[in-house]
Amino acid sequence: MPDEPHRGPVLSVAALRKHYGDTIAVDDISFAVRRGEIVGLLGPNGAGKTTTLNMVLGVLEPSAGRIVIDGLDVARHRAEALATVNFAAVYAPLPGNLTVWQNLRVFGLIYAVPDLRTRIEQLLEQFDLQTFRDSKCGVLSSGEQTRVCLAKAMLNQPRLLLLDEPTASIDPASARELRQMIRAIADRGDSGILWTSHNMHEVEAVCDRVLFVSRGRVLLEGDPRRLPAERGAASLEDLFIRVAREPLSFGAGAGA
Ligand SMILES: Nc1ncnc2c1ncn2[C@@H]1O[C@H](COP(=O)(O)OP(=O)(O)OP(=O)(O)O)[C@@H](O)[C@H]1O
Repeated sequence: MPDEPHRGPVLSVAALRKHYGDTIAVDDISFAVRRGEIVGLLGPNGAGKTTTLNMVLGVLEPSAGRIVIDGLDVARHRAEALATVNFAAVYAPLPGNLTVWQNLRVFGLIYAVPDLRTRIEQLLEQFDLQTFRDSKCGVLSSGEQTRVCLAKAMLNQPRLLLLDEPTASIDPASARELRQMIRAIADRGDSGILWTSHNMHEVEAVCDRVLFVSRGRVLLEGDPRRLPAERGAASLEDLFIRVAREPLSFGAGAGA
């Protein structure tokens, strides 16, 4: 592992493929996520977004292609590369019978976080969770649980943060607050964020760049605030629907 901090992209994915038998879930995807950047991975159900995230997380083995996290090739430096990544998703809640403090402690031990007690206190404050420290996660509201998941995802100060629909099932006020917290994490400039969402208003508000994926391929890439006009669409949502309905008319993929 290099001593000097790596200055290139936090994530670089090249010619990534995944097939399940005859089903091609991810078909030659290439993209990058830079420091300080929030990249939206958009696409209809079944487009290959979760499969892509799972390969970056090391949960799924790619059929082909290369994943480099913070300068480290995941195929050759798996443990070091994955130590700089973290993840939050609504479908991966924390154990409900453990308190907020216990959950953060268990995950902190798994990530071998130095001075764990201090780090947990910082995160409880950052995510406004002090009052819930001794509450069991299972009794918390969806918004509170999402904040705990995010605190857990920040334990190891990841260079790459993967968020799979982080604001799904939470109210608009909590979602806005959460987006501001995530934006602030990116704005510090040390880490990059890959974000999946089906909420195009949210994507416009928070993402610096989006990748439209359909049938396992990247069909469009650009600034979510400029792309609709560039492509003659009334809004990002309108563009999303067009790409999902007519993927062939959007041609070949866009690289990193
Ligand atoms: N374990 C598996 N075995 C076979 N096919 C799979 C498996 N996992 C995913 N697929 C298929 O791969 C394709 C991509 O699925 P994936 O879950 O990555 O899509 P997604 O873009 O995350 O969709 P959603 O928005 O619905 O979560 C789909 O056609 C899906 O049915």
